[in-house]
Amino acid sequence: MRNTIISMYQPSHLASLLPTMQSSIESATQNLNIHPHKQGNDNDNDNKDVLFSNISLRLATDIIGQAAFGINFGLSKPNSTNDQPKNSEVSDFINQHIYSTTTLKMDLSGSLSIILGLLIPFLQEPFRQVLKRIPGTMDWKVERTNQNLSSRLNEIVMKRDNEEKRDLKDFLSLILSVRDSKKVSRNLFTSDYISALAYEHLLAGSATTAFTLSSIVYLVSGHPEVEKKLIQEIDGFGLRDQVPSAHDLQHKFPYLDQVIKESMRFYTVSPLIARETAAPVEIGGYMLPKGTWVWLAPGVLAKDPKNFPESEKFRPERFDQNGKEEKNRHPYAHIPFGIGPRVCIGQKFAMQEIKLSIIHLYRHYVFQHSPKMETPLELDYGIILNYKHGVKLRVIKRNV
Ligand code: HEM
Repeated sequence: MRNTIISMYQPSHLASLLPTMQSSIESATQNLNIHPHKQGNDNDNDNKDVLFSNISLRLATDIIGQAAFGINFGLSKPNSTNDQPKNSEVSDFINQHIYSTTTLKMDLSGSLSIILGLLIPFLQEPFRQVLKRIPGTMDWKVERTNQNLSSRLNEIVMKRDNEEKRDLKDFLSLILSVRDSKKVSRNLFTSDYISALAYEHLLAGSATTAFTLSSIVYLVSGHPEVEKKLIQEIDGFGLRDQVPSAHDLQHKFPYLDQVIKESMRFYTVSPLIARETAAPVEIGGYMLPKGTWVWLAPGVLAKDPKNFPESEKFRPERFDQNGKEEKNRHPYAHIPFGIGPRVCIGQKFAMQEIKLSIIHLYRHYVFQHSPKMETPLELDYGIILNYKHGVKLRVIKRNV
């Protein structure tokens, strides 16, 4: 199964996604447009502040929507909050998804059953069953959202399943076709299972990438020396309308690479990675029997001063390939995409999307922290890291 999915993330397929990604990025960027005559006038500051984390979530959802479902949700269209996609089942579904990712934030700290489960684990499930029936509780909201999401998703899957001819460019069509080709058992690939896989893909690919994109812009805007170097590299690449190829993205932006790595180290979006031992194994002097759950914490590794001196400082140069720090570092010290046979499938996809977005953004704008934003930045620690109040930025159009 993993092999089937991996084929979607091979370099040739990724390169073919470039125009789609670029067009969503250009569309999302229009949401940043400010009137040039308003620059520099403090009375107009409100007009220049944007909730960047929402723009990036919409963008990442649109992009993965096209790769996972072959559907353009249209969330990145300028003022898309008032301009919903035509297909109502899709718009319902995606509104639920945005709601669950921003409002519910995958943060279940408000859920009584979760809090109770931490204190008295065996009472968690019975309490959840009761609380999910009481309107207004977090458990009720989560249950309702999950039900809505899965029924919307089932509709999308069923509709695609009934299509006679499927374009094999997206994930959903690909797995439906693998199932139809009888390479895998129909009993295994039930509609529910396919819906769950497609949703996992959407979730894995949107919130993570959006968070990372927002943290890069947030961190760069707080470090003018980094911003200057980054813009120099981006401007040095070529004309503003020259879209870099997949090859350019991989090889011609070494400083951007460092900025992305350092941002992902600074705010590691997937703080925990789980594994189950397949055989008895000794780790760090502890003998673990078969079937033991082992939790890896890439976010903790990323702050280890042995591998990252002055780890509390944002310093992209620490990832300079020719630098001493990079050469001396343990090869597994920085693993934001995980490691081994279950490493993130979408790593190259995400990197292509992030690089393309950053290049486009800094060709046209620079950013400052909005005074309305809290300092230091407050985070929610859930399955993935999220911003408590979003990333609010002031947008300044570049005069180039
Ligand atoms: C900055 C963006 C991203 C980060 C930081 C990230 C991080 C991760 C991490 C840490 C894992 C667990 C790896 C392990 O267990 O060793 C993972 C798994 C996964 N990711 Fe990503 N991811 C990102 C973007 C994406 C994108 C764009 C997609 C889809 C296009 C995606 C799809 C997946 C899938 C399907 C898995 C499960 C793989 C498996 O269990 O075999 N991710 N990701």
